[in-house]
Amino acid sequence: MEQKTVREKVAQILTDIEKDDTYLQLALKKELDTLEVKDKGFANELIYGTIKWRLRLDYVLDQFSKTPVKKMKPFIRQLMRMSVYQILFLDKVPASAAINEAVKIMHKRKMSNLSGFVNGVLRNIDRNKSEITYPNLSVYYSIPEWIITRWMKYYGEMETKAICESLSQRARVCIRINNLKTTKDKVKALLSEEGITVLEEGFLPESLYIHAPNGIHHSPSFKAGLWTVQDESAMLVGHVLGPEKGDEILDVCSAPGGKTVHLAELMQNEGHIIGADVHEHKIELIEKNAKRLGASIVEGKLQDGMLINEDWKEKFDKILLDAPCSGLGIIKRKPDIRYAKDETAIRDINNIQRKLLKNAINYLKKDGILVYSTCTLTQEENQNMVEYALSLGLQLDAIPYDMPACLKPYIKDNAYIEILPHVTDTDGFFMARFRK
Ligand SMILES: C[S@@+](CC[C@H](N)C(=O)[O-])C[C@H]1O[C@@H](n2cnc3c(N)ncnc32)[C@H](O)[C@@H]1O
Repeated sequence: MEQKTVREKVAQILTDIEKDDTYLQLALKKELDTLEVKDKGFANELIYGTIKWRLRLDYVLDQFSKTPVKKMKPFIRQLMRMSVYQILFLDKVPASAAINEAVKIMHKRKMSNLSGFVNGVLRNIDRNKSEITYPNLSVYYSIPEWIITRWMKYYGEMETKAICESLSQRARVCIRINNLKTTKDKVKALLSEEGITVLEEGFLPESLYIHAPNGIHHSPSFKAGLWTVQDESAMLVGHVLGPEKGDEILDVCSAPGGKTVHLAELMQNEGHIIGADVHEHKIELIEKNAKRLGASIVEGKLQDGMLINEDWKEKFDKILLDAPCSGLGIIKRKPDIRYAKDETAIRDINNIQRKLLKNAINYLKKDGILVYSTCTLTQEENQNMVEYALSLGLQLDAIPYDMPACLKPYIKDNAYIEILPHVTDTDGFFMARFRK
């Protein structure tokens, strides 16, 4: 039997993902493992790019095809999207290669009768691509209309454009140096020996931006727990909580433990941290992370943050509530998130956030500190949660960390901040600090 080419495999993966959203991670892992290393990068690029730019790709296809994208057969729809993605976005792939491959796949899949249609539409798009104009920001940035409408209302047009532009870029790869085991200088030297390029310093003392080739998780310095991958905004959450040696800390929504272990590093591994999560299989992830990084004060614990644990009442000096959220601040890393949520999902997730916050307050000692954070950009999940926390009797508390200059104008009441992705070229984040 003739082997499937990378493009044919990708079109099939995209078709499967469209049938079942939850398939994305699974499909990628299983199917990509069957590819040779040299093809994996290209396959990833095609899959993520086609998903990310879907709204724009569909708009362009609808301008040039008599059959609307919605009415195309699922496999052809994905093949067309994937091919237009190559034509519009991939400079290194000649459009003719993308088009010829698409036509070949049509013949191979016994759909020769439609190969003329595929060829004609794609060639026409290629010929006219510089003339295409887009009707609105939603289509141009491929971000659903309801999200753009919200952002325009809250941030105004200029800031919304800047947010969209930033979220459309490729995410930089930031690593956190593990001060429990090493120093930044030593890691820099090791990375260079391992062939990993260091690009630039971040604004935090523990952060470093690198060029990440495939498989950085196999590098000896990673395996030895000398560093971990974490967005720099996410690192700021730890500094806003400001843990101290000897603190008793609860991380209510801990998995996979990125911030939990960072707290242990900031505490020089002295004190105690419970890293809780509602999903049993994720507790293992927290523990595995803590073990690799040598954070021995971290204890993984299965606990639904919405249900009361009597043993924890007034027990903790500090609590981190890094709540499950709509994730709109991280769509450059997870391109499918933008389509997975809608207004109803925001309401539902906000109900959970409120329950988690209300419950967490029970666990805080008097005068204890609670930090609430999300990686999203919606008012309900961010600014309105500050009002809610105050209504529950918490008080705002001054952020103890000297924030980078570019972020200072965004700090409100000294106590909370929304990090817009374009300001720091990081993920979008929200963090608020309260005292009981
Ligand atoms: C934003 S993620 C946390 C990321 C984590 N803090 C880190 O930095 O690695 C939210 C987490 O909340 C967990 N979660 C969702 N509902 C929960 C609940 N009711 N109680 C506890 N954890 C919950 C999810 O399993 C998920 O791991």
